[in-house]
Amino acid sequence: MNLDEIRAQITRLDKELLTLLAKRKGLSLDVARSKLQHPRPIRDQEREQALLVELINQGRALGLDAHYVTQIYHTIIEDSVLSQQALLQEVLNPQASSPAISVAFLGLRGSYSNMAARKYLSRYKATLVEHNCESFQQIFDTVESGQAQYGILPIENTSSGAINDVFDLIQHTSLSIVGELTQPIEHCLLVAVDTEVSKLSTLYTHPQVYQQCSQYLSTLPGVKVEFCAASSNAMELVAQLRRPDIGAMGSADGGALHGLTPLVSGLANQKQNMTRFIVVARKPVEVAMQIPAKTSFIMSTGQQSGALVETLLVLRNHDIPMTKLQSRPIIGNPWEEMFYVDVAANVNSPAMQAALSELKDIVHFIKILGCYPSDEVSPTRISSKLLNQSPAPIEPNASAPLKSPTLALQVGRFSVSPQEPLLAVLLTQWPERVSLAEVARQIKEQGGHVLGVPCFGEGDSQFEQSRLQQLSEVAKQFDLATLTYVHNSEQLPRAAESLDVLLLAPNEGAREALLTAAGRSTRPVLLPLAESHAQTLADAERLLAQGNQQLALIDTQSRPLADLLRLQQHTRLPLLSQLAPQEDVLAELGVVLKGVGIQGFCLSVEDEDNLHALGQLAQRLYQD
Ligand SMILES: C=C(O[C@@H]1C=C(C(=O)O)C=C[C@H]1O)C(=O)O
Repeated sequence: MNLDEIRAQITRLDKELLTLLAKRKGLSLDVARSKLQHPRPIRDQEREQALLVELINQGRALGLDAHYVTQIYHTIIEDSVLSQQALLQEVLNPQASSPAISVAFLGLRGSYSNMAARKYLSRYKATLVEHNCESFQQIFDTVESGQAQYGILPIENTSSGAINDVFDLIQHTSLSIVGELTQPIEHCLLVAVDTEVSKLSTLYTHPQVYQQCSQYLSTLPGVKVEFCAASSNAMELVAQLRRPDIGAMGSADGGALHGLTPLVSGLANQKQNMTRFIVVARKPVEVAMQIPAKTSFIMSTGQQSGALVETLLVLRNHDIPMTKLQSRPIIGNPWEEMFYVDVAANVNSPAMQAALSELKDIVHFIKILGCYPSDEVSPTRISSKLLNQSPAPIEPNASAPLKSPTLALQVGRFSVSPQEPLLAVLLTQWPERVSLAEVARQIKEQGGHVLGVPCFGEGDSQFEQSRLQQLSEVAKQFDLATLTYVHNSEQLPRAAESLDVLLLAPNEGAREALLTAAGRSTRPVLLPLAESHAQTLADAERLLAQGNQQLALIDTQSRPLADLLRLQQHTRLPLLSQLAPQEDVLAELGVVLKGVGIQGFCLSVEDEDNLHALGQLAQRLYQD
C-alpha cells in the first residue's frame, strides 16, 4: 500500500469512529430520557468505573495502553454527562430554548470571555447574537435592561485569584446566576502572515497577558510590546495590518476568528491557567434534582466573635459541602464584610432549605444569587486496586498494623492511606536512552502514581527550570504526580512552584534553612530519616512549626522493621519506604511493609529497564 492508500484507509476509519461516537451520544441521550421517566441521578460513577476497567482490559489486549484508553473515555463520558444534563435542563426550563440567544461579554470577537460565551451556549442549538461590552458594569446593564438574555463574567482565575470588580457588582444586581464554566486560558503568539519569531519587531497585547507571559517575553529582548484595551483588540489590529514583523497575544481559538495563526503556544508562566466564568440572566433557572447543582449566595454576619463560624456550622450540620468562601468589604459600612458562598447543593433540596431557614435566624443579610448545574464532571478514576485485580496469593504473615496515623497526606490528586499506599518511581538520573514521556507512560501503565526525577544540580538555573517544567508537563499528560530532590532552601520554592511533592535530600549542609523553607511551603514534603529517631523527630518538629502540616517521613536506607515500628510509636506522621528494584523479594517486602502501616513506596531506579518491578509491586500491593 502506498501512502495515499494508507491515508485513505485512515480517513475511512476516522469517519466510522465519528459515526460510532454520534451513535453513542444518541444512546446516552436515550439514557437521559429514561432517567427522566424513572428518576435517578444522571451521573453513575460505579457504571463508569466498570466500563473503564473493561475498556482498559480490552484495549490492552489490542495493544492500546491504559492511559490512552482512559484519556479518550474521560472526554467521551464528560460530553455524555454534560449532554444529558443539558437535555434535562431544557425539559425543566423550556423558555431557555429559542431560535436566537443573545449574550453580553467583555471585549471583541476572540476575547477569552467571547470564547467562554460560545462554549457555554454551544449546548443550545440556537444562533448566537453577541453584545461586545467595554466594562463589567455594561454587561450587567445590558442584561438587566433586556438587551441581552445572558451575561458572561469571569469571576476567578487560578493565577490571579478573585476578580473583585465582578464580586462587587453581583452584590447589587437583580440578575441571577444560571450557569458556570471553567475555561483554560492558553496564551499564544498569533500572526497574520507566514513569518518567524526572529522577524518580529512589535507585539500587541493586554497588560494582564503581558504579565502572565513575562518569562517568555524576556527571551525576546529586541521585540517591542504595545498595550491594547483587550487581547481581542490586539488581534483585530494585527489582522488588519497583515505584516510579518508584528504579532498579537491571545487564545488560538480567538485568533482563528480573525484569521490569525499561532506561531508559538503555551506562553504563560503558570501552565495551569484557568478562569471560572459565571453566566447571569434576568430569571433564575430550576435545576433538576438528578444533576449535581451549585448554589451561590451572599450573606453578612454580625461582627461578634464566632459569627461566621456559626454560619459555616449550619452548612456542615446539614452535610452541605462549601466550595468557595470569599469576603468583600461592604461599601459604606467600614470593616463590615459581605461573604460570597458557593455550596455543592440544589437550593430546593430539603437539606439546603433547612440550612437556609436556620441561616436566616443568625445572619444580618442573606440573598440567593442563583442555583445552577455544576460544570465539573470530575473524571472517574480507576484505583490501582481495580486495575491490578488477579487471583489473590497467600499473604505472608505480617504483624497487625499499628494504629493508623491521623495525618492524611495528599500528593497531587492522590490521597494517601494505609489501604492505598502511594507508589512513586524515583529515577536516579534524567532518562537518557528513552524519553521522559515513555517512562511516564510505563509508570502509569504499571499502576504507579508519582514520577520523580532529579532536576537540580546539573546545570544553571535556567536549565533546572526547564527540567522542572518538562517534568511537570509530561506528568500532567499521564495524570501522574511529580517529585524531585531538593538540596537547599533556594531550590525549594522553585520546585514547589511546579511539582507536587518535595523530597528533601538527606544530610546536606544548611539543614535548618532547608527545613524552614520546606515548612513554609504549601507542598507536601518527604523527610528522610536522620541518624537517630530523636533527630528525625526534632527535624520534623522544626518543619511543622513553620506551618506546613503535609509532612511524611521516608526511610531511604531499608532500616530493620523493628526500627521502623519503634519510630511509628512516637509519631503521627505517615512513614514511606524507599526500595531498590533489584531486591528479588521486592513485592513480598512491599506487602509486609504495607501490613505494618507503611503508606507509600518510592522505587529508586537507574533506568527504564527496572520499571517492570513496579508492576509486580503494584499488583501485590493493590490486590485484595
Ligand atoms: C450513559 C449513562 O450516563 C452517564 C454516562 C455514562 C457514559 O457515557 O458511559 C456512564 C454513566 C453515567 O455517568 C449511563 O448511566 O449509562
